Amino acid sequence: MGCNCTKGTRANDNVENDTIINNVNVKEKRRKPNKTSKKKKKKFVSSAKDNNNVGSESEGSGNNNNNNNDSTTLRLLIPIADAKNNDEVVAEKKVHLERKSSRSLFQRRPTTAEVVDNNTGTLQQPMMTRICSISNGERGAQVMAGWPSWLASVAGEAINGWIPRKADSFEKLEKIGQGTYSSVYKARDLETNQLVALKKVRFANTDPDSVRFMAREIIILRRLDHPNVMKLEGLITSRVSGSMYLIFEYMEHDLAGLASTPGVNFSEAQIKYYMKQLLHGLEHCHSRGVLHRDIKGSNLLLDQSNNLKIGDFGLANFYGSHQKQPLTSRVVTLWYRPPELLLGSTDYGVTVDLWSTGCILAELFNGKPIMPGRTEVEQLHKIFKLCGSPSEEYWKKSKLPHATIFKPQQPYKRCVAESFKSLPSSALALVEVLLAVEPNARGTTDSALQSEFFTTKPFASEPSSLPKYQPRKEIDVKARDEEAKRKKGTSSKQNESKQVSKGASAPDANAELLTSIQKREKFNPGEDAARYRIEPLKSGTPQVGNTRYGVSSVNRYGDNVMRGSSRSPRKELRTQRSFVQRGASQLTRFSNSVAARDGSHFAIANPRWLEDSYNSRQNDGDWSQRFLVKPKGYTKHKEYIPGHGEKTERMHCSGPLVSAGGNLNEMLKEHERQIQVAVRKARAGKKTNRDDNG
Ligand SMILES: Nc1ncnc2c1ncn2[C@@H]1O[C@H](COP(=O)(O)OP(=O)(O)OP(=O)(O)O)[C@@H](O)[C@H]1O
Repeated sequence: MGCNCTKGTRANDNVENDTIINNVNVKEKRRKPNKTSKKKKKKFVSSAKDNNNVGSESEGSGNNNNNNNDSTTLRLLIPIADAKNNDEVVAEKKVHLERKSSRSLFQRRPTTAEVVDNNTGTLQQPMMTRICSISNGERGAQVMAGWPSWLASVAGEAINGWIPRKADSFEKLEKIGQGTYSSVYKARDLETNQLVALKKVRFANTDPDSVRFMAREIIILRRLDHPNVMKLEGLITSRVSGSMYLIFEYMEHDLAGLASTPGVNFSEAQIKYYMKQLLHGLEHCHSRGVLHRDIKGSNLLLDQSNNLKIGDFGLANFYGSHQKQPLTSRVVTLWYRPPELLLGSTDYGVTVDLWSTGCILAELFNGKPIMPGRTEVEQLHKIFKLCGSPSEEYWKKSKLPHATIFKPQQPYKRCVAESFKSLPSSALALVEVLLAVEPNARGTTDSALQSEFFTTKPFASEPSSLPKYQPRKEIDVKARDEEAKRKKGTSSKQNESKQVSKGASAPDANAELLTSIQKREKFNPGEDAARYRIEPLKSGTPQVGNTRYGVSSVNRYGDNVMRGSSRSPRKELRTQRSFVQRGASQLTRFSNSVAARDGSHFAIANPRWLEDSYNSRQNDGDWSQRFLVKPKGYTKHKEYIPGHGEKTERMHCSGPLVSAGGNLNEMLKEHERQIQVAVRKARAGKKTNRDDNG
C-alpha cells in the first residue's frame, strides 16, 4: 500500500537549485574535528540530552569556507556503493547532494568520517536498523550523508537531496510551543546567529508507519514555497538518534495568542490583511495539491513585521484526482471542523480549509471563537444552530456515514446574519459563503480573495502601518488560562466549561489523543515523556478516559468500551436508553479518535472502532487506517457496518435519531456530565505534571 504522500512530484522538485560553485570529492575533504565544533557541542548540552545523542556526533568537516558564502550551493560528489554490486567496494558512482550555504538554508555536508573508511577508502557499512536494509544507491547516499538508515529506508523522499544538521550547531533557548505531537523550542543557529524554531517531532523509529507519518509532514513542507507558508529550513537528526527536529524560521507570534492579548483589538483593515495572507497561503497549498486540515489561530504564525505564515502541516495531506483512497474524517481542530467531517465524510477537498477560514474570519471580528464545541455531537449541534442543517437533497446525495444518526427531524434554520449583525456587510457576506453547510457552496480561496471584503474600503492594512506587538503565543495563553483557573478555584469550575472567553485557546486537533502520545513516548522517551506517563489501569475499575474533549469509559482490559461493544453486546444494549445515546457514544469514540496521525492508537484504545473501520474499507490516505488490525474474533463471514458493529447486533434505524428537541438536550447533558468528570481528571493530571516539572 503506497503512501499517497510519496506520489506525485519528487520532494525536491521544488527545492531551490542554486548555482553550483564547488565540486568536492569527499575523500579529499576528510578532516579532524576542529576545536570550534567541540565548543559548539557544549552549548547544546540540553538538547543533546533529550535528543538521544543527536548532539553527540562530531561536526566532522567543521565549517567549510563555503559555509560563509551567501547564496551559494555546495555540491558534493560522494562515491556510493553500486546498487547492483552490493559489496563494500566503492563504485565510482557519484551522487550530487545540495547544500545551500546561505543564511537561509541550514543543511550541512556530511562528515567524511561518516562516509569513507579512513584506511581503505571504502565505504563504511551503513547502520542497519530493524526496519530494513539500505538496498539502493540513493538510500545509500542518504545514509552516507548522515541520515539514519531507518529514515532513508522508510522516508527517503522526505530527505532527498538534503544533509542533516547537527544539534550541536544550535543553542536551545526556551520552549515556545507544545503540540500534540511535538515540542517547539526557540533556538539560535550558531552558524548564522539567526533565531530559529526547532520542532521536535515524536515518532517511533522502529515503526515504519510512524516514520512515514512524520515524513509526510516533511515532504509536504518541502513541496510548498510561498511567503505565507512556513518554510522548512532543514532537519536535525543523526544516525544514532531516534528523534528529529524540524528547523523553521522563528516567528514571534501566532494569531491566537495575539488576538487574545488584552488590549489588542484588530481593525477591519488589519483583519483583511491577515485574512488575505491566510487565503494566499492556502491558495498556494491547494494549488500544490495539499489540504492543510488544521487551520486555526495557533497555526497561523506572525513575524515581527506582521507577515503571516501558515504553520503545522502535521495533519496536511495530498488531495486531488490522483487521490483514490478515502481520507480520514478525523482531522481539523474541533471548533474549526466542518460539518461534513463531523458527519464522517472521507471524500472531501479544499472546502474543509475554507470552513476553518470562515470560523477564523468571524472569530477575529467576534473577539472569541464562534463555535466552541466540546464534543463532536455538541460541535455539530452548534453548527446546525448557527448555519442551519443541510438540505434534503444534500443528505440524500452526500450519503455521509453518520447522516442517519445526526440528521435532525426538523431542519435547523440558518441565523448567521442575525448572529453576526455587527460585522461589516462585506465581511458578513464572506462569512456566509465560507460557513456554508454544504461544502460546494464555500467557493475557493480565489473566489474569497475576489470577494467584496477585499475589494472594498477599508483595504487591507499596509504592514508598515501595523503596531509591533510584544511576543505572545498560544502557549502563553494556555499558561494564562491555567493560572486563571487555579486562582478561580473549584467554585467556578462549572461555569468555566460553559463560557468561552476572548482568546480561549482552541483544543488541539488531536488533543484527544493522549493515549497515542503515550504510545509514542514509550518508544521514544525524552524530556517530555514524563508528562504523558501511562498509568497502569487498575484492574476491575472502570475508568474514564483522559481525553479532553471526549469521554469514554475504559474497561479492565484497558479497552475503550463503547455502548454496543462486541464484548458484551446484550448487556451494553440494555444500558442504552435510546438510539440517540448510541449515536452520542459513537461520536464520542470518534472524538477520542481524531487519530489522523497515529492510527496505532486504535489498536490499543479503540478495538471496536477498528472493527468498524477495518470493514468500512476506508483505507485512509493518511495512514491512520494502515494501522488497522483485524479485530479479535473477526471472521470474513460477519458483516460489519461502519458505525454500527456486526450485522447480527446491528440496530436498524428507521428514521432520524436525533430530534431537534428533547433528546438532543438530554444527550448533551449527559455529555456535559462526562466532560466535567474528564476535565477534573485532566486538571488533576496537569497539576501532577506541573509538580513534576517544578
Ligand atoms: N516557526 C515557529 N516559530 C515560533 N513558534 C512556533 C513555530 N512553529 C510552531 N511554533 C509554536 O509551537 C506551537 C506548536 O507547533 P505546531 O502547531 O507545529 O505543533 P503540533 O504538535 O503540530 O501542534 P498541534 O497539536 O497544536 O497541532 C505553535 O502553536 C506555535 O505557537
